Amino acid sequence: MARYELVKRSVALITLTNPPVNASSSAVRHAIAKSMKCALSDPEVTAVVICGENGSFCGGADIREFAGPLKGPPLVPLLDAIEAGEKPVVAAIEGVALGGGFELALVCHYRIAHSKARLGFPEVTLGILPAAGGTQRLLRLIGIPAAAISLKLGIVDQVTEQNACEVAVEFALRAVAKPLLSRRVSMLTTRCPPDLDALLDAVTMQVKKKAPGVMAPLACIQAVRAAATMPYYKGIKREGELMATLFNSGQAWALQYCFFAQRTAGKWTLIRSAAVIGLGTMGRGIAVCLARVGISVIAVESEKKLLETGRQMVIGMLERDAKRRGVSASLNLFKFTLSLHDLKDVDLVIEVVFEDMALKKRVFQELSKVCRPATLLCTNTSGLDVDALAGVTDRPHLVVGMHFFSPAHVMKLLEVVCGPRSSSETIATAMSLGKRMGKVSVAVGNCPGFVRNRMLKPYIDQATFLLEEGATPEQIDKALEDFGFAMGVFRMSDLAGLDVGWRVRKESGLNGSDVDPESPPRRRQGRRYCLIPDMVCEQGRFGQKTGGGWYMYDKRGGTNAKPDPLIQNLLETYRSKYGIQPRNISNQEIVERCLFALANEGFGILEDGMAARPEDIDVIYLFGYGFPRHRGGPMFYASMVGLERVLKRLEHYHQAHPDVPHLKPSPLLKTLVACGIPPVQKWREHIKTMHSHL
Ligand SMILES: CCCCCCCCCCCCC[C@H](O)CC(=O)SCCNC(=O)CCNC(=O)[C@H](O)C(C)(C)COP(=O)(O)OP(=O)(O)OC[C@H]1O[C@@H](n2cnc3c(N)ncnc32)[C@H](O)[C@@H]1OP(=O)(O)O
Repeated sequence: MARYELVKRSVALITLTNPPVNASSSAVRHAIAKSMKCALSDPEVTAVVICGENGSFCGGADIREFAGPLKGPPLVPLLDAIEAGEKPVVAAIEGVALGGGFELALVCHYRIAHSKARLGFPEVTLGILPAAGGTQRLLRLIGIPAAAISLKLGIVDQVTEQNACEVAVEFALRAVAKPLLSRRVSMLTTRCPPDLDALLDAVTMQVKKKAPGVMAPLACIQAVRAAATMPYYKGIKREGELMATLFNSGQAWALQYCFFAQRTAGKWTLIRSAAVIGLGTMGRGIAVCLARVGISVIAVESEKKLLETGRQMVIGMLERDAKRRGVSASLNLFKFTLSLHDLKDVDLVIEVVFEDMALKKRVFQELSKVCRPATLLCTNTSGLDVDALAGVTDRPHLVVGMHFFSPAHVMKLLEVVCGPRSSSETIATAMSLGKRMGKVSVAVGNCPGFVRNRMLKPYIDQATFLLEEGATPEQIDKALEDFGFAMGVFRMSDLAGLDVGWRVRKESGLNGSDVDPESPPRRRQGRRYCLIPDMVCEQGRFGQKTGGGWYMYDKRGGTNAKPDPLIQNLLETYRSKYGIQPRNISNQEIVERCLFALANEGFGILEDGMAARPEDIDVIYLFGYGFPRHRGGPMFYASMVGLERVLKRLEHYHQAHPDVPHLKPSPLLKTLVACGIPPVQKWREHIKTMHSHL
């Protein structure tokens, strides 16, 4: 709810993190109190900057909390303590500083605001008044009456067009040695006009005429009078008394109801209830995502034991999630069942069973029979044909892919997979549901692996070919981590689990009993194939969850990856079995082969019309694979390297490995180079085929 970090060695940066507007909920107040305590007691810290995440300082008190018993640290003493502190505190204001957010800014010793920031007290529109010292401090700062813009009034100390937080940090460093007394707004005296009574009487008359019977503006005028005529400690007491009268009034309840009603009315909610079939890791995460936004969920499993395990896990996740967000767990939204017949009335179903087409088809056939005709049927398949599933239902236009990424309640990406028969309304509903769940939703076409996994294949293939040729998992991972990935390809695969890919390879005839016995060694379906990943899985090594994969871990579920002599041994045996002479491989070759193959597939995806634009692919990789943000995503990275160079290197590598089609430069890449290398934003203009929905 607030992040605490030390910047420039001596400035404590406190960032409020309560989306969407960083309202000061009880959890946020608690986090501010804790962070301030840290900052004031740490001798390294000489100044403090308070800012808000995602371009919004603070939208005020959390209005939703007004409906229940008040919890958490009260705002007034918290703010008084910030003002009284002996280290300079600077507010870095971007977006909004409203109500309690503005009051927080007013207790800071300095205020830096972005030129587009909005500061103010909208409390009267909620039937209350600024009751954390706002009425008392603002008037001490700007006097009565006041008009004109913030800087002229002296509300803010600096207006900036730059990042307000960075400017505030520099400002804070300069403020360190300066005296704080005159910066404590509550210590100032309110500048009053000589005819204060007449002025306030006139305003009262105006208010009564304009808003007859409305209490809050009149209470505000009384608070202004207190600020003008009383010392701060008496003024704040008066402000509190006025608030106490307003707070529980019918007017305040009505106005706050209107605030939320207005926002609720703007929401076109198609999905009120949903079902999740399969309570494995993915299913549980998806169920939590749905409940988190108030959708009631029927969770289905095939066996009693699995259902009970799933139920306990979901409840645990919901409770932890609710605790973290300072809300109560929405357990009442859940029903757990073994019967698909319980799904007859739901608005949407998300199937999350094993990645097995025959099983999924059986589920979709059954859903067609039990669900009402308007129910949307979604699959979380990570790459199977969505249209093949649509084909076994009585409503192919209502079938769509909703491809979440593990862990689903954490990962931001959602691929909405548009089958050729999915209707626009179905796709729009899935996209808007994704947005409602806080996901970054990207519409993609229905091709094997969709976008993320289709691109991942050449990336992982290159990594495994490099293993064959002489590299080790740790060398490849290190090169990719040095490039900027938080985890290299093998550590990432161990985290995700190796068995899913193994099952997909079996399903597509690359491994197992369907393999053509005539295929030459290390070749499948006419191209190079590395058997090492299958051999690792055959030993029951599925990654972190089994305590071993490409690395060894101290226990099942362990995260501390150590190089495993068993894997080294396997690699050596493999190379000697197939007569491969290992060679030294440079980090440059690792990065180029993995990342250029990745981008090359991206060009192929664009060309096939399976993604609408390169930006979509980059967003998928930023949010769905942890591509280093400072590299911009695989397509942007290719453009930064220079498409001509990418093309040349791919040609070089393809010449060296002609049995690897993924290294053959895509025609779109060649076209873009031939037509003068347009910027990423213009690539779309050179694509001939476009999926009708993208
Ligand atoms: C005996 C009894 C004693 C009683 C004493 C009681 C003492 C109580 C404590 C006193 C302390 C007082 C502190 C303070 O003075 C009081 C306040 O701060 S009241 C809040 C003041 N702030 C506001 O009024 C701002 C309201 N919000 C807005 O105007 C707009 O939302 C915005 C911030 C300008 C953003 O606008 P948009 O970008 O258009 O977005 P939306 O309006 O759609 O909002 C997005 C989303 O955010 C939710 N939201 C916004 N503000 C708040 C908020 N302050 N609290 C909770 N939620 C907020 C909004 O509802 C939307 O969510 P959705 O409804 O869509 O889920």
